[in-house]
Amino acid sequence: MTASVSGSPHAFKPVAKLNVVAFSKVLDRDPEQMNSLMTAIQTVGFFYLDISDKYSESMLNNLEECSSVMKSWFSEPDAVKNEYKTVSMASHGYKPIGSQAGTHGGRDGWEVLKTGTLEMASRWGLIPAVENHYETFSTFQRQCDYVSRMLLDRISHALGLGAESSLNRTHRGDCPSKSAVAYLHYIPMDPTGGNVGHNMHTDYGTLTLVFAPQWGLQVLYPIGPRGEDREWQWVEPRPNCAIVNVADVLHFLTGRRVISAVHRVLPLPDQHRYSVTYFLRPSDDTLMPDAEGNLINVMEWYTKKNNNYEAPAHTQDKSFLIGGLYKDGFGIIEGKGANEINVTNRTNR
Ligand SMILES: O=C(O)CCC(=O)C(=O)O
Ligand SMILES: [Fe+2]
Repeated sequence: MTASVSGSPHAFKPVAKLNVVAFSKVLDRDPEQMNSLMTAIQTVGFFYLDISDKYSESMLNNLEECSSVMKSWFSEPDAVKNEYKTVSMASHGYKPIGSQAGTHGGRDGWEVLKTGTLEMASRWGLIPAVENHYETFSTFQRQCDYVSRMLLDRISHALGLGAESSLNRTHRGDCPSKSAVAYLHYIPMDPTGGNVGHNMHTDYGTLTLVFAPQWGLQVLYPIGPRGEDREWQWVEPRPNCAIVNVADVLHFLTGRRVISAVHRVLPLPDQHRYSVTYFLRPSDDTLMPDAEGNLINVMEWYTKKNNNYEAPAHTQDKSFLIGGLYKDGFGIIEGKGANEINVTNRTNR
């Protein structure tokens, strides 16, 4: 099976140049591929993971089936979806459109259903659509967990973090974590600007796998002779690849040796957009040094970030929104205008 991509490439410029890393070779610790992976996470924080090998085929097939089940679930009435509504701190349940700030000063234009990895394994609190296809959904989630854990192990090894300091130790499989699959749906561009896109952010966990067959995702890409400036660039959808990005906890746990990449999603003018992500996150009891160097529990970090996501755009602490990672320098907070979309008659909410 070939995972398809769609959308006109001509409307989306500039396109981010991202390294392509073959998963099958990372498994074997191939030096060239590991070099490409490590360069990517130390400079941009984003890369493509090529999963076109025959062992990953079943994962792509499961992805296709889960995506199609979720696409029809998103067309259910709000009352049905809201039965599974959770507060955003939960790594499980439904978040309706508009509960966070959007990209253009109003509220967001996306909804999501999350299935926590622990909840999926325990068959707890699943929506009927997932229950009815449990084998496929749970296998897909385990496959995502496998891929992201293998990446973490190889990164840990490449950074020289062995034995006691191995990153595997803070990502135990035998205790709770906020690891989850997220099934996302973006409404088309709202011309009034009321509900637009997925605001700029860094992910708060460890590593994220993104399966996005349509355009819309943008990364704040380093430019200039020494990468000292940043601009919004489009992440091109590529068949049989996952997009991988580094998140905050990996940045902090590695002593800031890898970049937690700022990204956002702009809606398509006239199409619904669907994507699937896997968030690998540390065990809930993990301690790490935060942006100020204070040792905090990862749950405190999640709470602080979430409160910011949900606040009205004008009251958000933007440096914190993007992980507290880029306090000064960069001048990136609004980013340079890479293909901004036009919003007219924006309503303030
Ligand atoms: O939908 C996408 O392409 C990315 C979503 C994302 O960045 C997130 O959920 O954290
Ligand atoms: Fe994200």
